[in-house]
Amino acid sequence: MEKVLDVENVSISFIQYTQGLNQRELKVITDLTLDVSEGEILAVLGSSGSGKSLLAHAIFGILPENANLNGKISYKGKELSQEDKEELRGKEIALIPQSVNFLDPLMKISDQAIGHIDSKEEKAEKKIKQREIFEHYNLGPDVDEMYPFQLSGGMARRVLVSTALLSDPKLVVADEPTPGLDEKTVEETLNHFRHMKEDGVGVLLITHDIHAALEVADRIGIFYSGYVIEIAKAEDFSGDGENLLHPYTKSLYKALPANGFELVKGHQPLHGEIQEGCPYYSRCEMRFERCKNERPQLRDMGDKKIRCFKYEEGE
Ligand SMILES: Nc1ncnc2c1ncn2[C@@H]1O[C@H](COP(=O)(O)OP(=O)(O)OP(=O)(O)O)[C@@H](O)[C@H]1O
Ligand code: NI
Repeated sequence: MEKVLDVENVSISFIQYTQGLNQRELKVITDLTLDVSEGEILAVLGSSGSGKSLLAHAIFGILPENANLNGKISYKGKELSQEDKEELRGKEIALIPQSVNFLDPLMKISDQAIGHIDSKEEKAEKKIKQREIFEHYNLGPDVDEMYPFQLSGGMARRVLVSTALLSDPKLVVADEPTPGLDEKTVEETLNHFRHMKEDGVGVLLITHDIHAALEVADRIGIFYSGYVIEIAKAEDFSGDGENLLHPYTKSLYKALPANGFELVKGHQPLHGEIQEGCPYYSRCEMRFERCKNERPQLRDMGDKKIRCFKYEEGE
């Protein structure tokens, strides 16, 4: 299967001005590596404020002005420049944004889904397609004429999903698509992703909902303190979790209600708090001397990835 997204060693940081002219770098994402293939759902699981939306925005070239982006983002093997991102977005690469605020409040739903098209014939064709997809997502013709404020939460999510699919994307990045939705709407939303996968679309599902991730994803990337610490297979989250590698991933799994809420003590270091060493050092039960001062790299282990010295040869 061809890779539709390759994120290699991406870091995102902000310059913060402290007292006077003093500045410091706030690193939100460090050295992030992941990939998504055609017909695959990769979930990225991270807590609130961990940089999930920034990752999505980096892929689309819509980071805030004051953000520094380093590393490489490729689509189908070709590294994307800012111009490439602008060219591809809303076409081969589609974003399902976290917030309904991405919709233009002053524009009718159908008009913004279709976007600006000069040619009359093309516009008419697109309109037919828009109606088909909207219909498929249970959005009747009356919705076309509505403004965003008239939509219910569930309808708004469906508008965002159908608008993303209108351009036949090969890669869909969904930023936190399920929070605040009732169970039925969550299930519906997850089904949309299953259908995209069947159609060969690669999906990057960004979420803090581990249940949603486990229900649809093929692989799951775990964020900790701005680092990806493991990319596991969804099926590894089963049994005693014995196939999970990183101690943090194991503890996350154990904390699932079905496994009796065994939470790990401590907190995730905030951005920029970790000076050196492993970001999980202070909480880790398996740590050894080396972990204190040296930072493990994300390494391939079969078809998984792990950032932990325990899994390095000779340890
Ligand atoms: N324009 C900005 N200037 C400075 N710092 C920023 C800016 N935008 C984001 N940040 C920092 O980046 C962090 C991550 O933001 P982001 O929105 O990506 O988090 P998230 O994982 O999507 O959170 P949530 O789960 O709440 O959506 C924020 O906590 C904030 O500290
Ligand atoms: Ni977010």
